Amino acid sequence: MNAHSSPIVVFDLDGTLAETAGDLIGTLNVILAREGHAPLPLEQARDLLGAGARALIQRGFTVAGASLTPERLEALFHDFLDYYGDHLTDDSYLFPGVVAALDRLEAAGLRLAVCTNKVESHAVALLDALGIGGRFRTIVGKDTFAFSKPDPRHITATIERAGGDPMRAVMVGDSKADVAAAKAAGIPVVGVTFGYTPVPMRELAPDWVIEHFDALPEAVDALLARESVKPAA
Ligand SMILES: O=C(O)COP(=O)(O)O
Ligand SMILES: [Mg+2]
Repeated sequence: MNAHSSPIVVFDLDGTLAETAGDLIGTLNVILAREGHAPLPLEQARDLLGAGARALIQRGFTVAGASLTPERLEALFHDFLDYYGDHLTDDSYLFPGVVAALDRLEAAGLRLAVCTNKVESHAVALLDALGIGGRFRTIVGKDTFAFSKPDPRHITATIERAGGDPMRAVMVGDSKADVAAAKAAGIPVVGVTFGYTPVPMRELAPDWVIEHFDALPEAVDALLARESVKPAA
């Protein structure tokens, strides 16, 4: 353990810090329409989120009953990024209590970082537009490294880049990829109930469940206290 590194909270973005389904599914529906398919209703499609845009397109076309060659998927992925990049905040906003919770965590001396399966440039632009980009030591996207959630290295590399202490770290996420990556990294995970998951968050068995950001500082405190009594690995 590096004595100079700090305790850190790593956040997922889509479905955790921000409600972004309107713009992501809106973009998916533009792509589906261009290809001659009917739009998917938002409530049905929001649970397709969590593994990034390429996976969203693949899943969306599967739900629409259409198949895609790898080449077509790649072309549509680029179309998706182009369109979405111009519509990051048409219909996206922070979940209630995010800013107050970040204030409290920062005041308690914690570093903050983002580890998302969005592409990094979109994650940075979105968080800046929502007014919280400057809060994070680092914002890591799906394309930042050669691996991404559910690979645990996506989280551990985020912590390293942020100068955080992996022995005093907590992940906060909304999907199976977040819970699986954190567990595989040996990092305690807080699951939020207001994001995107086809399986209820409690069934994914995170270390702590919150229904509102007001409950996050207490969850982080409790999980970091548990970590400090663990024998060193
Ligand atoms: O939008 C997605 O599919 C993934 O993004 P997230 O990792 O921030 O949830
Ligand atoms: Mg998410």
